[in-house]
Amino acid sequence: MNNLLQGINLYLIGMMGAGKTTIGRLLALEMGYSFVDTDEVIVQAAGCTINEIFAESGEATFRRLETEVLSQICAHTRLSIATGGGIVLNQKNWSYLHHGLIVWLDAPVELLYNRLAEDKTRPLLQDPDPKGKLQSILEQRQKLYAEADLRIKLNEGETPEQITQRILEEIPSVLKNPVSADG
Ligand SMILES: Nc1ncnc2c1ncn2[C@@H]1O[C@H](COP(=O)(O)OP(=O)(O)O)[C@@H](O)[C@H]1O
Ligand SMILES: O=C(O)C1=C[C@@H](OP(=O)(O)O)[C@@H](O)[C@H](O)C1
Ligand SMILES: [Mg+2]
Repeated sequence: MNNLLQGINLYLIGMMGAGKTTIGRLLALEMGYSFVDTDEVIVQAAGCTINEIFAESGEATFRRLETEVLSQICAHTRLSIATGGGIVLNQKNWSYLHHGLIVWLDAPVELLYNRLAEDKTRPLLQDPDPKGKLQSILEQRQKLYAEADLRIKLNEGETPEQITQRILEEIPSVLKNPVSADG
């Protein structure tokens, strides 16, 4: 699997709770890539949590940090990158994402809600109606996520390992210059 993408970065996009962080880490292991999570880099750089950034500086500041972090990450190669769910909102981010292969983890709202109902780390979901909020965010972003190179539809009950294998199997079908079996 080490030569699957010939060094180009893999970017995971999709809604909160779709599993970008979980699957991104597994994909890195399988491909012999390093793993980077844009949210983790932001938290390290800012020295505070995402909740604190949203509460103290606002979403616009978070989005600026996100773009700055992405611009630095994309200068590197051999990375599996888990993005934050809102990375697709800023048009400028797409110029960075398109340096690599973009994979959309496409999960239904019900599945996202089941995973995140008790979660306190996503400021956008600290809402009296988190399921309704997920639905409206997905409606806003659906067309943007659909700009990905590869769409992976997720089903309830599929393990991270199974999803990772499915992504690895589907990647060759969207590569412009696929690597041949012997090299
Ligand atoms: N395939 C899966 N099956 C069950 N739980 C999962 C799966 N993928 C992720 N999770 C869980 O769902 C939650 C959100 O996953 P995470 O990787 O943080 O998503 P994202 O980075 O897209 O927001 C975590 O608690 C994670 O352990
Ligand atoms: O969808 C969003 O706007 C966000 C998703 C989060 O990341 P995950 O998608 O990894 O949960 C994080 O970047 C922030 O809370 C905003
Ligand atoms: Mg994440």
